[in-house]
Amino acid sequence: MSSAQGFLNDWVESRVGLGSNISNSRNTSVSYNIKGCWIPLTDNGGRRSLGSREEQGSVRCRRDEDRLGWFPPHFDVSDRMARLVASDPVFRKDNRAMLSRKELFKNTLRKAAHAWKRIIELRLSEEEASEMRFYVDEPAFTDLHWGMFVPAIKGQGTEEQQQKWLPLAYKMQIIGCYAQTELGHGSNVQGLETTATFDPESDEFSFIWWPGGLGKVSTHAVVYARLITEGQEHGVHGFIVQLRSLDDHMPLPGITVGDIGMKFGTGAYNTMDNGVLRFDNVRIPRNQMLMRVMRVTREGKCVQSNVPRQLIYGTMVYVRQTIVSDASSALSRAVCIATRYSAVRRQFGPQDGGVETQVIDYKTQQSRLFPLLASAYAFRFVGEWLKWLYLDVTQRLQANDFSTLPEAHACTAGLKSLTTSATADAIEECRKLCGGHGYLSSSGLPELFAVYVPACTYEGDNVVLLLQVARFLMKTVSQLGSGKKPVGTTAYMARAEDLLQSRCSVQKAEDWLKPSVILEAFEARAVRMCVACAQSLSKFQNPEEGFLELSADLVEAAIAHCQLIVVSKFIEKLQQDIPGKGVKQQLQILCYIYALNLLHKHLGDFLSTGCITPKQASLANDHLRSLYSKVRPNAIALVDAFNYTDHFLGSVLGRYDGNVYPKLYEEAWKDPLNDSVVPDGYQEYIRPMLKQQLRNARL
Ligand SMILES: CCCCC/C=C\C/C=C\C/C=C\CCC(=O)SCCNC(=O)CCNC(=O)[C@H](O)C(C)(C)COP(=O)(O)OP(=O)(O)OC[C@H]1O[C@@H](n2cnc3c(N)ncnc32)[C@H](O)[C@@H]1OP(=O)(O)O
Ligand SMILES: Cc1cc2nc3c(=O)[nH]c(=O)nc-3n(C[C@H](O)[C@H](O)[C@H](O)COP(=O)(O)OP(=O)(O)OC[C@H]3O[C@@H](n4cnc5c(N)ncnc54)[C@H](O)[C@@H]3O)c2cc1C
Repeated sequence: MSSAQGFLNDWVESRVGLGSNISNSRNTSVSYNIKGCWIPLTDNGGRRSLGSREEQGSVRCRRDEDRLGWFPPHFDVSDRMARLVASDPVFRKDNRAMLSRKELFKNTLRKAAHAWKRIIELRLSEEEASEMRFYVDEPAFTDLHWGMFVPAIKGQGTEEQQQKWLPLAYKMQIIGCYAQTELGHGSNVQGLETTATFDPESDEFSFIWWPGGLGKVSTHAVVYARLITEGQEHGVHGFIVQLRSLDDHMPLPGITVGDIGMKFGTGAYNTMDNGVLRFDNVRIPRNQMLMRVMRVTREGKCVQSNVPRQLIYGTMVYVRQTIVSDASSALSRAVCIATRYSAVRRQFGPQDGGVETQVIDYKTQQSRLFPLLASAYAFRFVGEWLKWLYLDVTQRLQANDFSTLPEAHACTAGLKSLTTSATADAIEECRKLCGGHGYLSSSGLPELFAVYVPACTYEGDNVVLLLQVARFLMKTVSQLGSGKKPVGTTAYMARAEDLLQSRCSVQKAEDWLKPSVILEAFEARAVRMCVACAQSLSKFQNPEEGFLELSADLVEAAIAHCQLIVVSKFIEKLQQDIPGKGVKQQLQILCYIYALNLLHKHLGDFLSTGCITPKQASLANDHLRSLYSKVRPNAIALVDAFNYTDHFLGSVLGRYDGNVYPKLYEEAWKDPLNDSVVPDGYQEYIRPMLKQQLRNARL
């Protein structure tokens, strides 16, 4: 689709509307009461100094054969949109850290409005528009509108509801958010206190708290509340609620709404108006309950449809899946900065006074940096696979096949948890890898960390999500004896008996180069940890008590299972055809680094479960060291392959041309403190102090 009109129409076509009352004050009456990635390998092994512009041409050779063929159309779109954003002054972001909250927020509104104008003017497709928002690189209400409000209506609304609401949302004639979390309940969705009822009676208050886009912008929200009809509870459901007037943006009667205040970091996520919301006797039409899962009749009777009620959580499954791909983007960005800077930075070196050593050549730097580079690629591949899994489960749901839903939930929950935790840690590690300059705002890393780190919490606290995976795994193990064959990502558990006995065959370091050997070690570790948990659980009379008592071990078992998924998807990817001379070999090296570094970090698991011996662990470590030497020559090319513009990276240390020091100096002078040579406050505070000391000295 290339025309804006066509694009909007296409969305509408490709998809897919009696009084009720909402309140989260419980003293209400009536109805619903709502309470392309490419790797140009370099001959000189990426040892360019990153110091001269002349080198750009040679490194950035964009030959078709050098490009990885994972999703070529995406690469072109992504490249075009990155450059479009980078060249537009409205999307400037280098001044963010200096802006007050109000200025920051208004600037975000300006950017969002400008982006929408450009999307219409340039008749961008859905994919192009989404890429454009990605490269604008600023959390905004639009993330929630497109990322959660629209998917919630698509996933949980009936055909009729979709026809009514989606055209308005697609044209941004209404702006929506996803209002689920309360002040007192986030993880525990079943425990929400907001109710939607025909006949409410209690008088406690609860507030919705956190939703992005809610505080100042959204006109509508999908609000999650416990449905009560005829005095009976029917679980949590989504309700479309208008919050603000479409004429003057004032909150509608019964609605109190505002921003929840500054968050972590100075610029960072403070571009987003996370909000607080209180309902008091708010009435909404009955047909604004999203009714794909359950319908409420005019008489207030509930009619269950044939889809499982877990579909109410479907928006979270969708977003968790996108968060995994986003983890790869955030991680590759940090790694790109740290790798380029590590090639520029020199410390110590020859005693004879020759040039100092590039810090990237230190083995310690490599052993910290290259596993992160490998993880960026690993998360990209597993993100692609997860996208496929999500599409697959969506198609099955349409055909009333709900069999893969539990696995989709476990995979999205587990991989969201694994990849966001690893990425948040990795961004901080990249900051340290850049030494003191990494702590400067102009390195781009502090803001990246502050914006990224809530991903470990939103869309499900990472530990709570791993416990969900553990439940799924314990269920799978308990069914092994019943003849029910595990499928998908748990298929390896069908070989549990063998895996519990197996002995790793590695005798020399190179034996670790066999994918089957690596896979078996990871499978054996995961199965042994799961079975051990299941055995411990079986000793408890009350399984829920046992689950609570053993939860730390269960989380470890879930991590082992999720790491196995990432390793196996990386290995699977390498079985495909990968164009570009030498590209596959480089990816193979990264794959081994990813797996063997995990093995090294979680050695306790592998040794205590007897999957490998101490000797084999030591051979793996020897091998890992040799792999770092193989990555080193292409490290710069491997990060250039992410194809990030300097605008998007937003980092003086990660500049493409490597011109770091002059630019750091230039940036320093831009700080408002340097506007005057003598600072404000000198007369009031510094001078009197100095004079005082002078007087004292004279005395
Ligand atoms: C296009 C670009 C888009 C970009 C993305 C856009 C935005 C993203 C960017 C930024 C994000 C910003 C903000 C984030 C927004 C939010 O944070 S929204 C709020 C999200 N809320 C949560 O994350 C709440 C977390 N809690 C839960 O998910 C669940 O309550 C729980 C922790 C999973 C607990 O579930 P449980 O207590 O088991 O619940 P329940 O008893 O209801 O479950 C019964 C069975 O259902 C299974 N299940 C649970 N969840 C799901 C699911 N999602 N899908 C399928 N199945 C699910 C559960 O395992 C139980 O199964 P059994 O077989 O019966 O055991
Ligand atoms: C930046 C940001 C944006 C957000 N955007 C939105 C939004 O748009 N819409 C929305 O509805 N919500 C939003 N949220 C809310 C978010 O989804 C919740 O904060 C999240 O689901 C975590 O829930 P919680 O805050 O209740 O954490 P809690 O559950 O209170 O977690 C606190 C601690 O308790 C632990 N814990 C909790 N339960 C268990 C358990 N059963 N077993 C073991 N440990 C446990 C956790 O591991 C954690 O360490 C946002 C949050 C943030 C930070």
